[in-house]
Amino acid sequence: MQDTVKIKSRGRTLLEDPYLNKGTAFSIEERRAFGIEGRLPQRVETLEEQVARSYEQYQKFATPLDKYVYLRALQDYNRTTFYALVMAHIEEMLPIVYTPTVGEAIQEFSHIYREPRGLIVTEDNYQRLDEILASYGENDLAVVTDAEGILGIGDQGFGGIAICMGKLSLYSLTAGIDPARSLPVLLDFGTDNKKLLEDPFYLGVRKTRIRGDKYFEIIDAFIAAWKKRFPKALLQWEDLSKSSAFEVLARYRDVVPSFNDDIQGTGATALAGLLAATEQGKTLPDQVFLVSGAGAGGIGVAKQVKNGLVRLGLSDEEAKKRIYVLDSRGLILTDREGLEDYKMEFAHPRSDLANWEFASKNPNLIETIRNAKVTVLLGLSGQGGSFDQKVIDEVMKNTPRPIIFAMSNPTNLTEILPKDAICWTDGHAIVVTGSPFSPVEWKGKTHQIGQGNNTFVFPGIGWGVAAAGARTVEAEMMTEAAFALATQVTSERLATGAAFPPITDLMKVTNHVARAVAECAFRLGVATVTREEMESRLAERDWVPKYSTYEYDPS
Ligand SMILES: NC(=O)c1ccc[n+]([C@@H]2O[C@H](COP(=O)([O-])OP(=O)(O)OC[C@H]3O[C@@H](n4cnc5c(N)ncnc54)[C@H](O)[C@@H]3O)[C@@H](O)[C@H]2O)c1
Ligand SMILES: O=C(O)C[C@H](O)C(=O)O
Ligand SMILES: [Mn+2]
Repeated sequence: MQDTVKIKSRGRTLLEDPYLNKGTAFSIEERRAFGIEGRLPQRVETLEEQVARSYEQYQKFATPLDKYVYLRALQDYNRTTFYALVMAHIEEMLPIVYTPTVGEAIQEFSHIYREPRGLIVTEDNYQRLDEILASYGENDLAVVTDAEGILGIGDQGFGGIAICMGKLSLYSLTAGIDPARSLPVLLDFGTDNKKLLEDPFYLGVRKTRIRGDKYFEIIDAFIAAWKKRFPKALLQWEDLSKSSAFEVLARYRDVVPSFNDDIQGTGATALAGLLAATEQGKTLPDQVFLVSGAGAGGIGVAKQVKNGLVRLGLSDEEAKKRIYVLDSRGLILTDREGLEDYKMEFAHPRSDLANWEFASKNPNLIETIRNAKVTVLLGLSGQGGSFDQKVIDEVMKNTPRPIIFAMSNPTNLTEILPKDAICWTDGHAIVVTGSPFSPVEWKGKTHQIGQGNNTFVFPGIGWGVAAAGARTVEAEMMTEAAFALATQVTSERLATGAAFPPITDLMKVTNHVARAVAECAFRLGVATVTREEMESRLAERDWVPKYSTYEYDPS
């Protein structure tokens, strides 16, 4: 049985509204009642039939980018069919609507551009945001980027809005966030990407980036207008550059319910995988961690690994002593001149290196692994291939079972190819990658490669926050999300080498994470709904791709 809803839209307008359009699935009665009789083929189809045809069309596109363009067009024409199609083929299509193909789409965005989507804030419109937002429907969620630190591909200007669209598609698929009530937001400050500035098709603001006071003046205005119009909505910061991500998160975290996906979501994801890889944390406190990359992702991971170790009984100081963070200049030490604030927490004093041997001022990757006896490598540097055979050989000297998380995206920036990691460790490593990889066959065994991507947590965080009506997003909710996700990796799954659940479990896992986050909001006293209300919001997805029967609302 379909639900019945009353709608006002009629005629062509109804067929052109992607949220309401049903295409060939409009019944004969609806076609008459809404003035669209004669505009559609005579045959009335079910959603399943539409999905089957769409899948046939999808398969005819040869390249991932063409498949992306097709799916985006479908999404802009009929949201229900789009989501039903992706849901039915999630393993096949996630790499298209999301990482890695979304990275290619972002780079080509001004060339593949068709339909307008989302909100674009610029220096020219930020003072009129109250008026502008008044024309938008209700929103419960925004994914916001300034597009300066997209995946590992840097400043992508206007194209960056597509990462927000990709993340929101996942929210709708796995957390049941109504696509009509979520908004991708691009803060278009211009771009310093020369290729884009010189591209005749480039659609963004064709100027170098606004920085400094003006940058914050514009974001302040956006946050004020957003909060006024949608006071309870959740805001996810995505792919800001490291030079602003930490400051932006801190500036607004108590102003609107908000979190940074790259810092916090990635941190929770990495911790979850590490817990799973160490039998739910049993041997986690024995490991020595090296994080390669000290940006939003790397520092976020270091923070969350520390929180996880503290939860398992270590003191803050003991935990930090086991974590070594490197950036492009080597191991981060407290005596480095001009050391950025966000790196300070994980800087070791030089006195920690009393018995170390290393050649130049800061130990490099191999020297750190050797001297600190590193057993876990976490790659968030965006440096493809940087975990080479020499690096892996060095880790093998410290442990028989290295844990190697090559989390950089997209695929070509992965620190190590899974097949190399398995081969160089003779099948002994637990290997995780940020982008999807096929299983690896080695000496008669199939090694599954867990996908350590924040998609395993951010939709659950969003659902949990919404279910509890949380006023703020607290750090502890991230730790809860991590522990909850880890329990979703069965021992059978871990025995195949994977420290993350299969992507096909994403729906189930997201619900589990959401529950942990919502419970935590209650415990911390930041929830604003009753427990019964929370339970009912967690019991089923608010939105699923199916059609309702329409009745005309003449009011
Ligand atoms: N798997 C996930 O869920 C996930 C989440 C967030 C980020 N990431 C990935 O992590 C990577 C970094 O993202 P970010 O947002 O932190 O970027 P970022 O620009 O903020 O940080 C990159 C860091 O890497 C350092 N770096 C550069 N060259 C290095 C080298 N040779 N050795 C060590 N460090 C080096 C830089 O100094 C910087 O500290 C990207 O590829 C991104 O896709 C993955
Ligand atoms: O977008 C992704 O696939 C994960 C992450 O947020 C990233 O920036 O790489
Ligand atoms: Mn990101």
